[in-house]
Amino acid sequence: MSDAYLALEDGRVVEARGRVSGRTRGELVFTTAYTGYEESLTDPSYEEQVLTFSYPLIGNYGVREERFESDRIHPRAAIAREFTEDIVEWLDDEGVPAIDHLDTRDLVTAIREEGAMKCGIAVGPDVTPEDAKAELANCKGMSEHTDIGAQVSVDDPEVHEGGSAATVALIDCGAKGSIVESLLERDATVHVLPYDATPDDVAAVDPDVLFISNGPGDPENFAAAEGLVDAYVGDLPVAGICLGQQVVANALGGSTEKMAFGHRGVNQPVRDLASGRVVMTTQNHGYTVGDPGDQLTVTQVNVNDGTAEGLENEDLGVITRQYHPEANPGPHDSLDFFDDVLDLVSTDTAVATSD
Ligand SMILES: NC(=O)CC[C@H](N)C(=O)O
Repeated sequence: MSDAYLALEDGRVVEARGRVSGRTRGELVFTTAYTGYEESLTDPSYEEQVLTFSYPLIGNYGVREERFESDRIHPRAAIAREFTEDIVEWLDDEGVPAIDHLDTRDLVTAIREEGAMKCGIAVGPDVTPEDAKAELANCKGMSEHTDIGAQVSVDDPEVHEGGSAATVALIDCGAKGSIVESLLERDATVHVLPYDATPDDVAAVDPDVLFISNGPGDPENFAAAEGLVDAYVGDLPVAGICLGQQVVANALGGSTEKMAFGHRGVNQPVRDLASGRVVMTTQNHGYTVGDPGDQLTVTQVNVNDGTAEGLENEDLGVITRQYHPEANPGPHDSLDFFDDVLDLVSTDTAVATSD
């Protein structure tokens, strides 16, 4: 008898070694990142997912709070071929079930072939395969988490005083901390507003830029953020990262769709169509902008599958990225996105109100 079971939507039940006890469920996804487990586990975009690391040894350089992207672990459970004691201690402190000593190559192959799937996990001395199956039976699909923003957003506005380069209204759909840091480093002041902020809430902070953050789940479930883009596009520059790009596209006549297994890792190649330059990027997404609509132009594409990685409308001052230009933990190739966003403020291309 094993002390850990993973029940998959394809009907299989996989035995594993239990590292942190508990029972849970979520969408089973994998990341190919070989570093950055502290950043991945604290990335709010993993809310309601079960994260499998394809790299076999996770935890080998410890756990440091200064690397965290938020104040807690977001995946509902963690899976690796082998977790170190350091990371097990952290997962245990936060009550996040964890399993190892299973064939993660096989799991990743199944997800690649069959797509991201629901799963159930049961870990502990007395668990049975039926316990994992019972969790699976209660697992919702990602798009069924219709108010997932509430699980990850700030409840009330917060301000991070930086310099006077720009005042940014960052709509927190589950923002990574390093997005705020990247803006502060460039002398901006950042107002972090709840995911369901109204146009009046945005007006109250008198921003120079409307910035929609990354976040978990189906972008179609972020109607309030979409409404903000609709309300302010043309009056303010608009920027977005990951879920932010998807929300901007949905607001401006485009559409999003679910990918088979998504992009999660730190070496996703992206080509800038104007310069031809390819950069390596950090990614974590399971949806993509299938149709950018009439108002947005695709400026960057994923080299592996051609999906939209950057969108723009120069006249309206809109610029977005599907990947994570804040580059935590990954390559720093794309940090200039934040300069480009702040340049929209100084050139003021979009601002119709000429104050
Ligand atoms: N990192 C993100 O913002 C992810 C966006 C969205 N939840 C997706 O999976 O595509």
